[in-house]
Amino acid sequence: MIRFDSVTKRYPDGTDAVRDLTFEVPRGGITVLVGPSGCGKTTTLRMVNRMVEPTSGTITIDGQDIAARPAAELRRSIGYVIQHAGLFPHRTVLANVMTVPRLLGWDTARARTAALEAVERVGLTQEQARRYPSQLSGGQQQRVGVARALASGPELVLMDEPFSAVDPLVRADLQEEVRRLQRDLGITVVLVTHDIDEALTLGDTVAVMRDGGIAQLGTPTELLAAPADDFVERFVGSVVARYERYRDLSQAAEQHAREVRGG
Ligand SMILES: Nc1ncnc2c1ncn2[C@@H]1O[C@H](COP(=O)(O)OP(=O)(O)OP(=O)(O)O)[C@@H](O)[C@H]1O
Repeated sequence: MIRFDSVTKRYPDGTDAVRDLTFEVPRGGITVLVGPSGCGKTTTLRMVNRMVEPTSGTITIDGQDIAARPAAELRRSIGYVIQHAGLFPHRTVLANVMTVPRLLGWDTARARTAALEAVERVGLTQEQARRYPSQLSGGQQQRVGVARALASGPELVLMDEPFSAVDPLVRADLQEEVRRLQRDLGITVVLVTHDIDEALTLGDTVAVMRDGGIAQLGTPTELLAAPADDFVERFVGSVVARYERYRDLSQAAEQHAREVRGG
């Protein structure tokens, strides 16, 4: 669905954030970009909705070069969820969720109906939809962020560290919710995290990034059972350590897959 072809991003100060990146994000499912701080995850994600413009190379969505589409129109067609939700504090939850439908020119009644549906879809009530963001918990605010990204029915949703700011229990709930929404709606999700555990739990496809490139792209089972090099092996190591009792990496990977499927 999304294809990066030799994409490079050099920021004006000379930082090479992404170097000659070529890879594909398949349609449907969750693709996770994971890697240490500064490896270029956010830059890669933000190039998909043209919040960041590549220095060279091409990005296509369903075969169409995104550079040929007006940036604002492209951005409205793609859901976007960020850490701390990024909600407008002086607007109610419902007004926040109505933002993109309104930008798309939907009339108030249609935008409102879509927003209420999205609010309910992420497990919030109509009463909560009338509140202001500060009157909700951090986890609930993140749910609003997800509802806002979904309200206009995009096929593609980008998520940048969406659960980093919430505690582990809430985080597990939100992960499950995103997994369920992805399946129910059949959308494509591209999610950035620095947490390898989250990547291996949520990702159908996981791209481990290093220095602006991809060290390995594969399923969680492939990464655990056959890390491409020492860097990937160290990175997935903390997860592998939990499966020490298994005789070899492929057994550990199978057990991990069973737990993820079961959970
Ligand atoms: N606007 C900018 N101007 C200059 N350099 C930037 C800019 N944004 C990011 N960078 C640099 O580009 C590199 C990649 O940054 P990016 O935010 O894409 O990485 P990341 O993997 O998402 O990191 P983190 O997990 O810390 O958010 C880093 O060295 C960063 O300092």
